[in-house]
Amino acid sequence: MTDSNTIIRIAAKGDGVTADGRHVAMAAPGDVLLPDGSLEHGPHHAAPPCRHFGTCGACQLQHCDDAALAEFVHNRVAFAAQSQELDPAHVAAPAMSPPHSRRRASLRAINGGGRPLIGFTQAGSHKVVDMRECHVLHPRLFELVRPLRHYLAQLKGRYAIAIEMTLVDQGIDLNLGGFAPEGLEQTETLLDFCRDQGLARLTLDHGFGAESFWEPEPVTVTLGGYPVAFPPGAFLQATQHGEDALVGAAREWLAGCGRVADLFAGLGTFALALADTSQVMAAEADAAAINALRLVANRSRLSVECAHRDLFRNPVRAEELAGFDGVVLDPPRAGARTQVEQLAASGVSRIVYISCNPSSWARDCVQLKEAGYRLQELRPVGQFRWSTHVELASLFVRQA
Ligand SMILES: C[S@@+](CC[C@H](N)C(=O)[O-])C[C@H]1O[C@@H](n2cnc3c(N)ncnc32)[C@H](O)[C@@H]1O
Repeated sequence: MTDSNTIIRIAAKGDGVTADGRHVAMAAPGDVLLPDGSLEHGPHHAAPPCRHFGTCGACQLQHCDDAALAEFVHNRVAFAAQSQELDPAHVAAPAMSPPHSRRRASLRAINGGGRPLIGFTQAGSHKVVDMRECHVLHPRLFELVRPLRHYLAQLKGRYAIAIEMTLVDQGIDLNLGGFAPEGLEQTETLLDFCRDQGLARLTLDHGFGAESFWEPEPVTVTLGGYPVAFPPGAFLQATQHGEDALVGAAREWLAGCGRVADLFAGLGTFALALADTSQVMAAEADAAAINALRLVANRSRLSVECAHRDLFRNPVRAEELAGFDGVVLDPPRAGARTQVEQLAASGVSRIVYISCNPSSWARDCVQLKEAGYRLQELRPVGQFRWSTHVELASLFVRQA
């Protein structure tokens, strides 16, 4: 029998929870809470690999071993399904992205008493953790931090720069928000920095949108084998591993569907992967993203029809879905309540719902269950290793 002081699970925000329901920071399943409040480490308590763990806001779970991490990701998704009685027929083992695989990141740089500090912020704060190592970032992104720190060392006074880094086909796409070089000298050293680092692109955003400062050749990301123009700030799945897991699920579950709708399509992560086997209708609210998808679809003569559409205000209606055999949707964190309402009322036989928020997903999917869809498959996905951010792929099948 489990002792009431034993940690039995990790809660959604990363605390360990004892068998009698107390929350304990930095505790892994199997640890035991001692009477003096300290922890006796159990078999799933790992030595955190990073010196910044505990202060850096990017990771909450480095004290958990791989088995405990996978269990956390599984439980988050399974509990969300359970909370709405979705009762999945099959739950797959979580697809966990490996260390050093994150291909996009939002960092921050500030002047820390005369020298630049660059890194993720602390949890719930604007304080910057000056990053000296990182176990989640792709090494190519991490390698840029040191030269960037060196470049920023010439700046005087207060600054707070929002740094967006994405690994694209040509190298690193960097956006600096809230920064513009002052004068010829800073501009020239910034150009030298871009050249020396072999940046794919540098955009600067001082409040009016990202402006290209350096882009020796057009920046692309390859999706489904097709290079798609990558608009500054566009969405890309956090790791290649995660993208492969999500796309693999969609391809497998929608195999044999003649006509498929890809809703919240972004640059076409799913549409382009499905286009060799299905006719695809892709809908997306971001004009730059859907235009980039349209361009590559036209150029490569793919059967992908693109619609620029706000699916919150103007969801694809049930009548419009007549003739579609399958739908994949991958909405933002808020979910897609009104769109799912229309899906529930449609006759579409297979719905693949990809989500980065198990709670909004479960809430939305109640509508599918009530309309006669069955949750056939559930695949938890841990793209944000060591964080509490969990994703999933799910397949709903209309019951006859
Ligand atoms: C999680 S991303 C998924 C993108 C794409 N499926 C992928 O995997 O790369 C969510 C997408 O929803 C889009 N989006 C957000 N609000 C929207 C809305 N109201 N209508 C349509 N698309 C929206 C975003 O621009 C973004 O491309």
